[in-house]
Amino acid sequence: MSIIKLENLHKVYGKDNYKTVALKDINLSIEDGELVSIMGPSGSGKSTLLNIIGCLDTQTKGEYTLEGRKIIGLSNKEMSKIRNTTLSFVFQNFALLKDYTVYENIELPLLYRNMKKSKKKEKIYYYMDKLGIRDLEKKKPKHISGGQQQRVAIARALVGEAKIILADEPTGALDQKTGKELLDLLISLNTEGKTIIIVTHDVNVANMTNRLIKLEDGKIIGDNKVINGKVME
Ligand SMILES: Nc1ncnc2c1ncn2[C@@H]1O[C@H](COP(=O)(O)OP(=O)(O)OP(=O)(O)O)[C@@H](O)[C@H]1O
Repeated sequence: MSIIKLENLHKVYGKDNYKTVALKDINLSIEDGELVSIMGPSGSGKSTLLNIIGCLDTQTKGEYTLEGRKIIGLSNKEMSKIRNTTLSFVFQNFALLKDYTVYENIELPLLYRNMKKSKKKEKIYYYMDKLGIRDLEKKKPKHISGGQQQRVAIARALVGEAKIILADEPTGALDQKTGKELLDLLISLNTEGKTIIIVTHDVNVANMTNRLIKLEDGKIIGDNKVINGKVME
């Protein structure tokens, strides 16, 4: 069974003279454990697609099925529950809570989980170590650099260990070394079984995934396997 299935999906913003058709007749199935990249020119619909997959927005027409469950007509509460349990977001505009320490920010997705404090701590330190931010744990966001803030946001996204990780230009604002480390981390999480979808402008990032979906003008114009860094046309 596909973990994500989109059928004849359309997304229209606005109406009448102000209408923008952002997605047209999207048909896409993603299997559990895939590592997928999405590329396309600016305005082609990548973020719209990721937002719908991430239950941050809903389609205008067509069907979205996530883990066998149809995502339409759900209440805000149900949508937010799905977002908190099934999906992790690594997005560029990473809002950290300014009055919370780095540790507390990363802890947020775990607050309402039924998990022992010691187990939470172990997970938080694990991702802090992976992202090289352990020594910042007691600092507030305004006392660390932009790149460090982004790494805190990434740790916060990953600590919930959701099944599906959605990343929108995850390496865009990072220096090359940190960007590479983040990609390696995403790939290792994929090896552990997570389904990962990365929107990127960077062909080198796409080449590290297993499947490349190309969007243009709201439509899928390519869907190819990537093997050993090569797109199979
Ligand atoms: N909230 C919105 N209201 C109206 N139109 C929107 C909205 N969000 C996106 N659009 C339009 O929908 C189309 C697809 O936008 P989207 O942001 O999904 O593209 P994208 O491929 O992610 O672009 P980029 O690479 O520049 O981020 C564009 O024409 C955009 O102007």
